[in-house]
Amino acid sequence: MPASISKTFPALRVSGLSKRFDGAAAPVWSDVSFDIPHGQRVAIIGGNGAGKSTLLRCCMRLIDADSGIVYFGDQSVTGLRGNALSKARSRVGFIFQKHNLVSRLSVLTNVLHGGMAWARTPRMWFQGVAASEHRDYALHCLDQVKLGHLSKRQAGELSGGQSQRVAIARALMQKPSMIFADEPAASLDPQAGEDVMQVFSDLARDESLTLVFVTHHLEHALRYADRVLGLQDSRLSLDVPSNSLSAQQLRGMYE
Ligand SMILES: Nc1ncnc2c1ncn2[C@@H]1O[C@H](COP(=O)(O)OP(=O)(O)OP(=O)(O)O)[C@@H](O)[C@H]1O
Repeated sequence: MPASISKTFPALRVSGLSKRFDGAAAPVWSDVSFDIPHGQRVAIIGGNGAGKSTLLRCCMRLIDADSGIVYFGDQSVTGLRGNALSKARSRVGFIFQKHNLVSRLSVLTNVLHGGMAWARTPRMWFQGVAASEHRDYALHCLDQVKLGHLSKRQAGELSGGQSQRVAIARALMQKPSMIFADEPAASLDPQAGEDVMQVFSDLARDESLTLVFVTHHLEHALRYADRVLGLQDSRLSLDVPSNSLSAQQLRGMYE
């Protein structure tokens, strides 16, 4: 199992991050810095094209920033490659708008996939899927997203909201300390979106998970985050506790 992120340091530290895409006249954002303590739920907001997804992707190291450093706990993940990067990422769960479940496989098998990063051969993979302790843990993860009763269902038969919750259970198989979610509710109907965000919120509370999510839904930022980061005019223009966010600040973010 992956080592957990050191609790002496913030769960995530972003220090002086800047990013400009090739050929773009201006940077997406510059000199972005913030620390996120363990167990905090943080929403990233901003207008279209403000660079929310780019910031999350740089934190995940799916793309590289031009300058600055990203730390998971006390470890700088900037510049890591290959196995070292995979090992650092194994402590973090990623959730995207598209859940990418394998539709012809059962819900349980999809969740089991999340814990199989160590399986280097098909034989190891099959042994892992068959191991009762892994199956028990996968069922526990499904219970955490309130879908234990659907473990035998084919993934392709699920609704969008159920699929996203299975994707969260799949991420939980890694026993992550931190989850990054890029618009996890964007393609869902309002009720399914609320259910997904409630699952995240309960997990953060019950499992002390650090949660960083990008959202277009301001009500999700206010209801499910402890803190709101806002991107505007190529910089981090807002960093406030969600319960102190004023209507004026919010309006200003989208002017
Ligand atoms: N791979 C890329 N190559 C070039 N430009 C990119 C790339 N990805 C994003 N951009 C540009 O960077 C800017 C920020 O994009 P990003 O998707 O991060 O914004 P966002 O705030 O998440 O937007 P939205 O709310 O519309 O999803 C946009 O101008 C976008 O066109």
